[in-house]
Amino acid sequence: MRLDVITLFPDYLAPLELSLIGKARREGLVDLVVHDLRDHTHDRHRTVDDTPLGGGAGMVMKPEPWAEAFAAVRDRGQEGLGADVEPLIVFPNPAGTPFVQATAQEWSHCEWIVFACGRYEGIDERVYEHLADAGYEIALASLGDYVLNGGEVAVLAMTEAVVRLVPGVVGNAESLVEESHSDGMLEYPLYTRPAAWHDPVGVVREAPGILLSGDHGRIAAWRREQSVLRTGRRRPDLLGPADGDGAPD
Ligand SMILES: CN1CCCC[C@@H]1Cn1ccc2ccc(-c3n[nH]c(N)c3C#N)cc21
Repeated sequence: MRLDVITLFPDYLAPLELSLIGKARREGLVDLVVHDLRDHTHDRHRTVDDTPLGGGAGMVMKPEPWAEAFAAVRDRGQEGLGADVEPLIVFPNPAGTPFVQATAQEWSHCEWIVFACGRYEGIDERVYEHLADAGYEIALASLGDYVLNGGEVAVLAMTEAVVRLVPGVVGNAESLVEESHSDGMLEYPLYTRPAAWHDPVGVVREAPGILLSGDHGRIAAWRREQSVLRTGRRRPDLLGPADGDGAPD
C-alpha cells in the first residue's frame, strides 16, 4: 500500500514514523510519503490562502497549489506503481461521510491513497471539481462530529486505522477479529494476571472465574454475551432497531 499525505504541516505526521506504522514502513509493507503543500507555491510569500470571494470570515485555500501538488504526487506515485494505477483521494472534512471501521476495512484494500489535509476555512471548491472531472475517485471523510483546525489529526487516525488492517502489520491477525467495532460490536471486558488483585485501598478484585476454567467454548460464549451486554449498554445504536421487547435484537 502506498500512502501520500499533502499538508502544510509535514511535522504533524511525524507520529506515523513510530510504533506499528513505522515498523510497517520500515518492513516495506507500506510506503508513506508526506508532501509540503507550500513546495507547490511560487510567489515570494509562498501563498496558499486568500480571503473568501463574496466576503466572510477566515481564509480559503487557493486552488493553484493543490492542483500542482496533486499532479506532482500522481506522477511520483505512478513512477513506482505504474502509469495505470490511480489513487483514492481522501479529504478529511467535517462535512464528510463518517469514518468508521467499515471505512478502514474498505480502504485497507486500496493500493494507493492520497490524503489531502485542508486548513483555514477549507479548500476552494474548484479543486474538488477539477479532480472529479479528471476522473479521480474522491472521498470526503469525517473523523467525528466536532471541529478540528485542519485535516492532519484525522489523517493520523485514519492512517492508523487503515494500515493496521494491512496483512502482516499486526503480528497476531486474530486480535483484529475480536476487537471493538471489528464485527459491529464492542469488545468484551479484558482481564490479565493477577486473577485476584488487591487494589490500593485493600479491595480484593477477582477476575471472572470462567476465564480460569480452561473451557474455551464456555469462555467464548461468555465473551460473546459480554460483548452484547456492553454494546447494548454503551452503544445500542450498533445493535440496530429494537423489536419493542426491550432486549437488544
Ligand atoms: C475550523 N475550520 C472552519 C470550519 C470547518 C473546518 C475548518 C478547519 N478545517 C479545515 C480543513 C479541515 C479538515 C478536517 C476538519 C475536521 N474537523 N472535524 C473533523 N472531524 C474533521 C475531519 N476529518 C477540519 C478542517
